[in-house]
Amino acid sequence: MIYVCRKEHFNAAHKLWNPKWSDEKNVEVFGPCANVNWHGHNFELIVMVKGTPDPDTGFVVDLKKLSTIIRTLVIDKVDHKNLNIDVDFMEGKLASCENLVMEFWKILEPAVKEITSNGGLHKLTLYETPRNFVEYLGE
Ligand SMILES: Nc1nc2c(c(=O)[nH]1)N=C([C@H](O)[C@H](O)COP(=O)(O)OP(=O)(O)OP(=O)(O)O)CN2
Repeated sequence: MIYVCRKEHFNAAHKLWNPKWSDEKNVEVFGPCANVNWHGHNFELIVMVKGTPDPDTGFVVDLKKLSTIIRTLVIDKVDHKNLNIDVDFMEGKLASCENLVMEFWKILEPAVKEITSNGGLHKLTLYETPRNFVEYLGE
């Protein structure tokens, strides 16, 4: 099994805010990330695909096609957007990296399967800052 990766990036604004809580509790739990006037991040999304190389191309997945899928289905929906307001699949969800990456998986998994030789999506890694990141294997 070979693991092939593509990295994409996007910029987005958000706040960490639980509408069930008071303003005070949100600030207590989320600190500056609960700023009512929002804040932004330069996100990096790494998509890891596993499979065996197609004998005719030598590819597990064509990285050009993979990039197009990630950009069309995910990046275009979140880039230069407010994750709390503008993004349909985040409606009603707290705008954490964990919730974002799980939604990305639901969108990407079936599309990646279509273009992969004998495999599929293996892992998503989402960097919110150079030091904060989450990994998700769909479990
Ligand atoms: N489990 C999670 N914890 C936190 C999340 C998250 O999505 N999941 N998000 C945040 C904030 O949105 C943001 O990441 C915090 O940024 P910051 O603390 O500024 O991170 P830095 O790495 O830039 O900060 P340094 O402390 O300077 O390293 C918080 N928690």
